[in-house]
Amino acid sequence: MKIILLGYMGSGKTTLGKELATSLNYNFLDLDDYISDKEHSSISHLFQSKGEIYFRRKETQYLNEIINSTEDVVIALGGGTPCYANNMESIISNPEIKSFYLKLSIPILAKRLFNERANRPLISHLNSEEELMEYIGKHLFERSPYYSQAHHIINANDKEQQAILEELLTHLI
Ligand SMILES: Nc1ncnc2c1ncn2[C@@H]1O[C@H](COP(=O)(O)OP(=O)(O)O)[C@@H](O)[C@H]1O
Ligand SMILES: O=C(O)C1=C[C@@H](OP(=O)(O)O)[C@@H](O)[C@H](O)C1
Ligand SMILES: [Mg+2]
Repeated sequence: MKIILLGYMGSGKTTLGKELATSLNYNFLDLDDYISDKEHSSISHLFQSKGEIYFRRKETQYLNEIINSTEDVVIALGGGTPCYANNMESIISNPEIKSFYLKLSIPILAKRLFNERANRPLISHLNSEEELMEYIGKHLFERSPYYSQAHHIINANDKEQQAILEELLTHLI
């Protein structure tokens, strides 16, 4: 089985994905790290040097490479992965995949992301938490129709990692 965590930047996909994989004794793959390894570049540098369109093309290519492999794995997507090409369709139409949307409110995402925006090229130029909140509001509105197609929607607002982990596990065992 493959388990996919998706959701906006800062929703905890990478952090929680590692924990979930450990609990299940599965391998863990972070799609951004996979892209960085294959492309020999940080995500920020890739956006800068080759542009977002190139990044999105590679993101789809490597997502398909991973989901067409046979191993049991937990995969943390990038925030934009479900919203480009036919990525969400590839995820929900694959009977071997269970997907989870980690859903958080705009203010919580903004608070979390403000100090971590430097290595997230889409938001690194925003100068205040208010600006970030406005950006996330619009962006999340565009992305929600994709995220909401996940097999399960997990309300992750104000929940400790352990509580979210336990909730994910109830859907898996
Ligand atoms: N349940 C949680 N409660 C509070 N902070 C969290 C939680 N899960 C993750 N974080 C923090 O939020 C930030 C973003 O997490 P990350 O896993 O990188 O998100 P994503 O991969 O979805 O962008 C990190 O600083 C992480 O430690
Ligand atoms: O939302 C997005 O479009 C992006 C999210 C990032 O991943 P995280 O969601 O893990 O920050 C990374 O893929 C890239 O910076 C673009
Ligand atoms: Mg991540």
